[in-house]
Amino acid sequence: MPKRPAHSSIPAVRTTQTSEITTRASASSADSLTYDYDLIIIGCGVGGHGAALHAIEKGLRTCVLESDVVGGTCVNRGCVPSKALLAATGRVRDLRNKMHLASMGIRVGDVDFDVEGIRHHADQLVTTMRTNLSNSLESVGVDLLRGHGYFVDNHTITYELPDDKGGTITAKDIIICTGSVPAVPPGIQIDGKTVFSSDDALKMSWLPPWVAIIGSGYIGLEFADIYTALGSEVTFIEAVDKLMPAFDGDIARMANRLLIQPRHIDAHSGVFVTKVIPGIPNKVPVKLELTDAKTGEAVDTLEVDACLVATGRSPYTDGLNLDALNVGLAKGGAISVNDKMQVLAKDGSIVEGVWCIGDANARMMLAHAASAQGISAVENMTGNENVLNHLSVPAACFTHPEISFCGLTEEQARAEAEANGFSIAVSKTSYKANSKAQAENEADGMAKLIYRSDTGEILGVHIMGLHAADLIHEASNAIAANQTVADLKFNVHAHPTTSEVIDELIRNAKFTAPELAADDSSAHADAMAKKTFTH
Ligand SMILES: Cc1cc2nc3c(=O)[nH]c(=O)nc-3n(C[C@H](O)[C@H](O)[C@H](O)COP(=O)(O)OP(=O)(O)OC[C@H]3O[C@@H](n4cnc5c(N)ncnc54)[C@H](O)[C@@H]3O)c2cc1C
Ligand SMILES: NC(=O)c1ccc[n+]([C@@H]2O[C@H](COP(=O)([O-])OP(=O)(O)OC[C@H]3O[C@@H](n4cnc5c(N)ncnc54)[C@H](O)[C@@H]3O)[C@@H](O)[C@H]2O)c1
Repeated sequence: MPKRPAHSSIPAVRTTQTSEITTRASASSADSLTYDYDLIIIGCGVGGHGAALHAIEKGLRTCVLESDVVGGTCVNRGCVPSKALLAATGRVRDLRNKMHLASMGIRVGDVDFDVEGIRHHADQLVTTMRTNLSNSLESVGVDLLRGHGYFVDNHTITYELPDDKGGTITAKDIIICTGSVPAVPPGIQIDGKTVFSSDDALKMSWLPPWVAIIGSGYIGLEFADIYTALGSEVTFIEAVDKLMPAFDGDIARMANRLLIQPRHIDAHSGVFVTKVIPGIPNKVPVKLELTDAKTGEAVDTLEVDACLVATGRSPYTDGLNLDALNVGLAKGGAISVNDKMQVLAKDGSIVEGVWCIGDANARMMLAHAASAQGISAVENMTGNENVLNHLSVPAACFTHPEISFCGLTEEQARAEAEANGFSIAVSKTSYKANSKAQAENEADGMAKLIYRSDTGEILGVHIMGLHAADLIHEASNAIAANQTVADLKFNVHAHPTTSEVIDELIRNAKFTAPELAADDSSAHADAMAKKTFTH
C-alpha cells in the first residue's frame, strides 16, 4: 500500500524517467488548458489501453499511469498466457488422441512435450503482446507514466514510485481502470508452489500429477483442460451443488459430457474448501478440508499434489484514496458506476469527471468488456451519450471444444420473462449435421438461441463446439444492432463452415416477423428469392 503524502512537487516523468512531461499543444477546449491533460487513465491493462486509443482518436491529451507492467492482467497474467498454454496443450491432446487421428487415416508415434518449452511459448507471447501494447500507445502520443496513482481530488492524481520519484498531475477527466486480483477464500494458504491462484499456475513451474481445482468457472475449466491434456488428474471442488453453475444448463450438461466425464476428472459439488495446507512439490501432499455448503459440517479431506484456487476475482482499488471523492465500495469491493461508467459517490450522486471501467467495476470481468466500457466512457465524456449493451458482449471459454455465449442463459431469460410478463422460445441445433465439423471429425457440440416469442428479440445465444468462440460474434453483433430473429433469417453463411451451425439455429427458430408473415408483398418475396438463390 503506497504512502499518501500531500501534493508532491516532484515533476511528472515519462516511462524513461528522463524528461518532464510536456503538455500537448492540441488542447481540445479552453477549459482543458487549465489541466495538464484532458484525460488521465489509472491502470494500463486492456481497459486503459482501449480507452487511451479512443481518447486520442477523439483528440484528447491523454496520459496513462501504470504501477506495474504495461498490459495488466490480460496480457501478463490472464488471457494471453492462458491461451498460449491452451493452444500448446490442446495440440498435445490432439496428437495423443490416436483413435481420433486413426479415424482419418493418420498414424502417429509417441508424442512428447517438455513443460519448459510450453512455458517458453507463453512467455514469448506475453513479451510480444506487452511490447506491442506499449508501442501502440506511444506511437499515437499517449504519455505513459510509471507509478501508483491515487486521488487528491476529482481532477488531481498523485503518483508514486518505490524509489520515491513521482509527481502530481491534473486532468478534466480521470478513468479508474485498476483491474482485479484473485479472490482467495478464508482458510486457504497460498504458497505459490503447491497452492496457487492463476497468477502462479500460469508460470507452469512444475506439472503436478494430481491437482485439486477449487471453482468450476472459466479459470477452473481452462486449467482442467491444460492439466488433463498433459496427463495430470484433476479434482474439482465447487461450492454450488452443480458444476459450472454460471453456464446455461444445457451447455453445462454438454460440457460435463465433453470436458469432464471422458477425462481424468472427478468432482465434489455443494462443498466449500474450508482449509488448505500447502505441501512440498513431489514430496509432501497438499491437505484440503471440505465442508458441506448447506450444513456447514466437515465432510471430507483430500490429499493432492497441488491446489489451484479459481474462486473468482476481486476488484483492485487499494491505495486509490477513494475517500477523497466520498466513494465507497459495493459488496465484493467494486466501484459503483452508472450505465455511462461515471463513478457514483456513497450517496449515489455522480462524482464529476471520474469514471471507472473494467474489472474494477465488476460489471463484466472480460478483457474486451473493459475496453468497450473505456470507449463508451470516452464517448460520454466528449458529449456523445453512449451506453454499452452488456448483453451483446460475447464471452468465451477456450476449452477443447470451446464454449461461447452472449446475453442471458435460458434460466435467466425464463426468470426475466416471468417477471415482465412475456414469453420466450428456444431453438437448438447440434453440430452433427455440419459438414465442416464432420470433415474435421469434431461434430460434438450444440448451439442454442433464446428469444422472445412475441417480438423475436434475441435474449441469449450459447454455443459449445468447434470454433464456438469465433461463431458467437454474429449473435453478439445482432444483439448490439437490435436485430431480431427475423432479421437474421436473411444472413448467408459460407459452405462448408461451422458458421452454418448458426444458420441452422436461426432457421430452427419458429419466428416470423408479423409484417412478413401477413405479407405477400414483393419485398418479402424478393428477400426470400434472394436467400434461396444465394444458397
Ligand atoms: C487466467 C485468466 C485468464 C483470462 N482469460 C481471459 C480471456 O480469455 N478473455 C477475456 O476476455 N478475459 C480473460 N480474463 C479476464 C481479463 O484478463 C480481465 O477481465 C482484464 O484483464 C481486465 O482488464 P482491466 O483493464 O480492467 O484490468 P487489468 O488488466 O487488471 O489492469 C489493471 C492495471 O492497473 C494497474 N494498477 C492498479 N492500481 C493502480 C494504481 N493505483 N496506479 C497505477 N496503476 C494501477 C495494475 O498494475 C494493472 O496493470 C482472464 C483472466 C485471468 C485471470
Ligand atoms: N476465457 C475467459 O474469458 C476467461 C478465462 C479466465 C478468467 N476469466 C475471467 O476471470 C474471472 C475469474 O475467473 P474464475 O474462474 O476464478 O471465476 P468464476 O466466477 O468464473 O468461477 C468461480 C467459481 O468458483 C466457485 N466458488 C467460489 N467460491 C468457492 C469456494 N469457496 N469453494 C468452492 N467453489 C467456490 C463459484 O461458484 C464459481 O463456480 C471471471 O470472472 C472471468 O470473467 C475469463
